[in-house]
This record gives sequence, C-alpha cells and structure tokens, in this order.
Amino acid sequence: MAQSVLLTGAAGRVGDAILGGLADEYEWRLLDRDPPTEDYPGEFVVADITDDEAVREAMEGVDAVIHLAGDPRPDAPWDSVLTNNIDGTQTVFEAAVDAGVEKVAFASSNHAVGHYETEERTPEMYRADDDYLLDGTELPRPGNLYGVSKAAGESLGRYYHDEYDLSVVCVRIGNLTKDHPPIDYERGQAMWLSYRDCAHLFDRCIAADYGYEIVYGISDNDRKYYSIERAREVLGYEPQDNSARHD
Ligand SMILES: NC(=O)C1=CN([C@@H]2O[C@H](COP(=O)(O)OP(=O)(O)OC[C@H]3O[C@@H](n4cnc5c(N)ncnc54)[C@H](O)[C@@H]3O)[C@@H](O)[C@H]2O)C=CC1
Ligand SMILES: O=C1O[C@H](COP(=O)(O)O)[C@@H](O)[C@H](O)[C@H]1O
Repeated sequence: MAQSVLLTGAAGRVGDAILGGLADEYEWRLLDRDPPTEDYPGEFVVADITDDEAVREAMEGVDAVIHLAGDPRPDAPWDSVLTNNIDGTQTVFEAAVDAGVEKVAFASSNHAVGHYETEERTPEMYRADDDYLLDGTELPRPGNLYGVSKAAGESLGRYYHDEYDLSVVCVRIGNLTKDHPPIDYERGQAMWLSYRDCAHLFDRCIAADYGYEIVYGISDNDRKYYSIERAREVLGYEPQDNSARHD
C-alpha cells in the first residue's frame, strides 16, 4: 500500500513542484492555511501550522511528513518567522512524534548559510571554475532573520531526532524556478533547483532510510557551491538538471 504523506504548505511553489511529479506516488494529505483554488490529489486540510489541535488531527495515520509551510521571504520580519517558521515548525515536529510518524523532511534554506557568501568570495564562488564548496557539515551562518528561522528549524529537527528517534532530513533548498534557471542571476543559477529534481529529491526523502541529515537541495549545476554528495549518498538523489545547459 502507498505510504501516507502529510504535505504542509501544499498550495505553494515547492508543493506544486512536489505534487507535479509525485501526485500518484503517495496517499497525500495536504495542509495549507490558504484554501484550495484547484483540484488536489488528496484530502485538503485548511489549517494554520501554529494551530496545535488542527495539526495533530492532520497528522493521524500519517507515515511521513514533508514540512514546507512557512514564510519564505528572505526579508520576512521577525514576528512572522518567529510565528510561522519557528513556532509552526515546533508544532509540526511535536505532533509528528506524538502521532508515531517515522520521517519528517523539513524545508530549510540556502539562507541558513547565506553569510558564507562574503565580499571576498563573491561573485567568484558562483562560477563553475571556483572550487569553494559547502557540504552541510558547516555551522549555520544565516544571512537574515529568515535564515535564522531555518537554522532554528534544523536545530528543532536535531532535537526531535536525538530525543525521540524521529528520522529527520533538513533540505537546504536553493532557488526553485520553473522550466529554466533564473536569468541574469549568477547566485540563482548556482543554486537552481528544477521542478523535476525537486520532486525526485523529496521522493527520496520519503523513501530512504536515515537518522538526522542536512542536505543541499539543488540541481547538478556546474556553478554549484553546495555539495550534493550527501544527498546522493544517503538519499540516493540523482538530479537530472544543470543550469549550465540553459546558458
Ligand atoms: N521556493 C524556494 O526557492 C525555496 C523555498 N524554501 C522553503 O520552502 C518552503 C515552501 O516555499 P515556497 O513554496 O516557495 O513558498 P510559498 O509561499 O509559495 O508556499 C508556502 C505555503 O505555505 C503556506 N503557509 C505559510 N504559513 C503558513 C502557516 N502558518 N500555516 C499553514 N500554511 C502556511 C502558504 O499559504 C503557502 O501556500 C518554505 O518553508 C520556504 O522557506 C527554501 C528555500 C528555497
Ligand atoms: O529560501 C529561499 O531562497 C530562494 C533563493 O533566494 P534568493 O534570495 O536568491 O531569491 C528564494 O527565492 C525563496 O523565496 C526563499 O524562500
């Protein structure tokens, strides 16, 4: 029988990429605070992730969670990321543990490590001939308060793994853009994640076995400064796209 997966933030862009590739692969329960405006492949729960009771109800009978819901704006103010990204993520992890969920894939971000992009390293590090590489073992260096909230989410995942043995993978997503990489934006081309690679990566997050992991979620871009080796090794991620093919 197909695994049952709760997808929070289902009505957003990353949710669109995941459902676009995996609609028929799992039994989906979808959650978003925005009501559905189209047909979705599964039960759609309209709820806020800070609503503990609603999240617990949505979690019942679920094998795995892909947690996307949150404020995605790099310039989001503190009150929003505190509520939506930190408090909301804690509510999701806690409810997952209490419901006996096996795995949670958490949508972290490149902005959790944004301050590795120093003036001395940029823009050279965004180019194919530069060998600077982050591999996921480095400490967070958030580039903004949104990045701080994502580093906090990774830390919450670490806690729920260590304390309750929940399998957690934090995917530091790069720049998800449909059909082609960002145009005239070297940083975005370096961290492009295509829609099909995004769906495949989260598919692997549901299927693979792991304890606690931090991986980068980008396509196999020549320009990359995020290693995808850990995602390949632990998750079996095999990206098909590369922003260099769109130059
Ligand atoms: N799109 C990208 O390139 C990247 C996205 N991410 C992360 O991936 C996740 C999804 O991002 P996108 O799909 O781009 O954003 P989006 O804004 O398109 O989708 C987010 C969805 O979450 C919902 N949502 C927000 N706060 C909520 C709450 N408190 N309760 C319930 N639903 C809530 C929104 O209604 C929206 O449908 C976010 O956590 C974001 O930080 C990380 C790195 C890059
Ligand atoms: O975390 C995120 O990162 C992407 C890429 O960042 P950008 O600053 O280069 O645009 C961003 O587009 C997305 O909205 C955000 O959630």
